[in-house]
Amino acid sequence: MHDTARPDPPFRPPVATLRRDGDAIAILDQTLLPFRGETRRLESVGEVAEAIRMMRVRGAPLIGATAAYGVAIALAADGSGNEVLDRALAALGATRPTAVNLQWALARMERVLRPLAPGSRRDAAWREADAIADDDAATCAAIGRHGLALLAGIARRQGRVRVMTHCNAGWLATCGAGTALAPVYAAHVQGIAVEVLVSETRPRNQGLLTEWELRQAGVPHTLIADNAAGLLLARGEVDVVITGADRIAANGDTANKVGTLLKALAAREAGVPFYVAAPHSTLDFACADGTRIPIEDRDADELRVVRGIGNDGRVAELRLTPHDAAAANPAFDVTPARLIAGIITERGIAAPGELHGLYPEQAR
Ligand SMILES: CSC[C@@H](O)[C@@H](O)C(=O)COP(=O)(O)O
Repeated sequence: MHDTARPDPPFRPPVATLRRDGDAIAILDQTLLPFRGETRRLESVGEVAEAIRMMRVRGAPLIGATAAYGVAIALAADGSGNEVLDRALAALGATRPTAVNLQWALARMERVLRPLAPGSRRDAAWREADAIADDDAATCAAIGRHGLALLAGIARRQGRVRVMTHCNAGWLATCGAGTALAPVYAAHVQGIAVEVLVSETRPRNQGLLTEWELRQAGVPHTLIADNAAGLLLARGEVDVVITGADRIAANGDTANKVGTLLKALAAREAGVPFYVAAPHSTLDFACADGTRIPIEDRDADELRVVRGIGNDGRVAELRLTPHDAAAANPAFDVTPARLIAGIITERGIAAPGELHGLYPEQAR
């Protein structure tokens, strides 16, 4: 049953998170999930920037791929001169600060497009954006294979594996099978008894997206309140914690959705290994350590107001506090490298301080 050498059946998300649609893109609007799965067509760079800022598309790798298409849309709509290119790169680059995949994708687009004559930029932009999306899908599959070996090892010893995760780092966050969830899907397909503890991830509740994904895939899972994680880890009800990442500094310090650090601390106290799963586009070797990672502060109304579905089946908002209740909403935190057992990448699993060895070309 635990045959990690068996080739993966191709992972097919039930719906595309992102696809080209003529000179536009179609995204799955994640602000309506898990209640409604609606596609939204984005036809201008302004609409793409809005979709990223408002988290209609979200998750570090998916944000990067979407921004790349945003550049292609700008060049198709407004002409391919330097001014249009500069404006598109600036508008998209200003949408969200923490996930480095956004800057990585824009830099890759610029590297390819800048040297070209304006007349040949348009097609090249679509080709490069497609390549970024395709590479991300392949990268997710490889992360899945490497993480599978880890989960299979645990399951061989004890017959099953209980994974805790935070936020959403599944197919909704990428163009493929996901990062943290890719090993889970790979294990499930191989018949390994894998169960996932899913923390709801206040305030934007991305854990509910994870719950929705896992339910669709038939992977056994349990939703928990964020604050229950420490208890479950201390009680020995978790074998391994795996989260995604939004930026990994040169020393291995890792930014991820706020609440990740508390899980890493509780995991260390309980003796449970804490892993991060991430592609090369999340590595930022130019950033020496976690103190240099910009942390996004989002609108405090994300705490004051909850979204849900009313009895009439409509998405509804419910105010939890008076509108002027003092609130702060840092959206990410940084887990120090010393709390991380390993980083699961598409090239293998490395200790956080040893990523340079796996990615020498990025370390230069
Ligand atoms: C696969 S991206 C890393 C995730 O774990 C995560 O932090 C994330 O989904 C990013 O958050 P979001 O703010 O929803 O874009």
